[in-house]
Amino acid sequence: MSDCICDTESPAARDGKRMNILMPISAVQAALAREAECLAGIEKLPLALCRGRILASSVTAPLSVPPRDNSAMDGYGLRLTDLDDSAEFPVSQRVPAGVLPPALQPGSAARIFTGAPLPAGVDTIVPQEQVESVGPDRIRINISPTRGQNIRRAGEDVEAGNLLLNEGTRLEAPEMGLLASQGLADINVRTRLKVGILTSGDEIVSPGQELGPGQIYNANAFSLRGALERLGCDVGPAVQIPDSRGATCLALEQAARDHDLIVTSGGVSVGDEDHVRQAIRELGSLTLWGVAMKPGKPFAFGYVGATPVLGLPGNPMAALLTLEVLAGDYIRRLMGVTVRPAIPIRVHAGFSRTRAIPRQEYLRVNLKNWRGQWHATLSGSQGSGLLSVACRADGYLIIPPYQAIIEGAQYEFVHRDQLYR
Ligand SMILES: Nc1nc2c(c(=O)[nH]1)N[C@H]1C(S)=C(S)[C@@H](COP(=O)(O)OP(=O)(O)OC[C@H]3O[C@@H](n4cnc5c(N)ncnc54)[C@H](O)[C@@H]3O)O[C@H]1N2
Ligand code: MOO
Repeated sequence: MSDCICDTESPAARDGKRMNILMPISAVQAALAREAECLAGIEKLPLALCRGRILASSVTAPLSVPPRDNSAMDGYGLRLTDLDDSAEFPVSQRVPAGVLPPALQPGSAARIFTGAPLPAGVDTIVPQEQVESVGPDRIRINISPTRGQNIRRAGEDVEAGNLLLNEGTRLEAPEMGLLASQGLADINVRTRLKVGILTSGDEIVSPGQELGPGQIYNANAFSLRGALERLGCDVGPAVQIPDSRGATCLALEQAARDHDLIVTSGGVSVGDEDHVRQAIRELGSLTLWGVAMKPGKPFAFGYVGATPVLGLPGNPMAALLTLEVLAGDYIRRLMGVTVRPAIPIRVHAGFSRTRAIPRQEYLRVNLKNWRGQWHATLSGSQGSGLLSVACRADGYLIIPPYQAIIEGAQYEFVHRDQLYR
């Protein structure tokens, strides 16, 4: 396998007992892209409920916006050539927004307000600050305006008949405003992808319950819910599975019946108590396992029957990062999103490290601006169990495999929010 990386840093590999073969992140993402097809249906929703939804069909503009040439300023409308004769004008009409004015009387000016349609004959708007009142309904223009100034042209925003928004667009603030500006009240959007979360491990207890000896609270059920909901998925109640093959199979089968996608956490590494990977194999197929990513190495992907399963590692930071970084675009595709690549930003490392590892690392960092350039400093210790560090980080600094970190050199940075585009 030419595109695989040997995990020579694992203790087992160092002992020469076993060598994990890890796929590069790009190969995992490409494999997931090949597997991905939209699983979401279509529903019509009132526009007010569409924030975060995905457009299910492209929209053609029914209207031109603005519908007519109109004023961009509160002021006076005139025909520019009339200024050749005199700087003084009688004010012949008053045009508020929302009326259709008569044509301009030659040699006069129209009092006009922002958004009001231009009377025929007006080709220039002079803001009121540049106009002097020289008598009742009489003004003087004290500057030399240019023809066409302060006029918003009909169709300047959108021309009727043109493509307004493409299928697969996520509807956020500007898109909602744009659809409203076209008078569209009900929109065809994708139904929300139904996702089931299964968390594994006998030590895991739900918040609100008493902790027994050796037990910890279920962080992943909530961090993964947060990420999936922010992507726009419909997340059912998380199910906690005990460490047994039978219970794991049962939970996976049930989840596959009720959901479009299953997300599991834990149980994908090599320990005797790690049953998720084997259960996926038994109930369907395990397509991918092992990625050259830190944190996140034991990421798995497969199917239970026809339902896809993202098998995320149990370590909280590894679970969240693999969902965001490896599986983000895959989930978007299942949802019907037309995937746009994250905007790459390069920043300077504000620290160095001689040790290089064979996995691509995602370091939790904060950015500081120093003399006009952005520098990344570690937000804290980088253990893959540590969520507190991620909470105070601005995002992730990406260190390619086998690279040391050189202070001042540039590396790719991805802002946390970019992962939810
Ligand atoms: N011998 C080896 N051991 C491990 C390897 C390896 O290659 N060889 N890989 C390590 C790496 S890297 C990771 S990541 C973890 C992932 O293992 P699993 O996916 O099987 O996860 P678990 O063992 O079930 O749990 C790991 C860790 O995370 C805690 N955890 C699990 N679920 C939750 C949850 N819902 N909320 C909060 N914390 C959770 C769990 O208690 C463990 O501490 O394997 C390494 N081991
Ligand atoms: O792959 Mo893991 O490095 O502990 O998250």
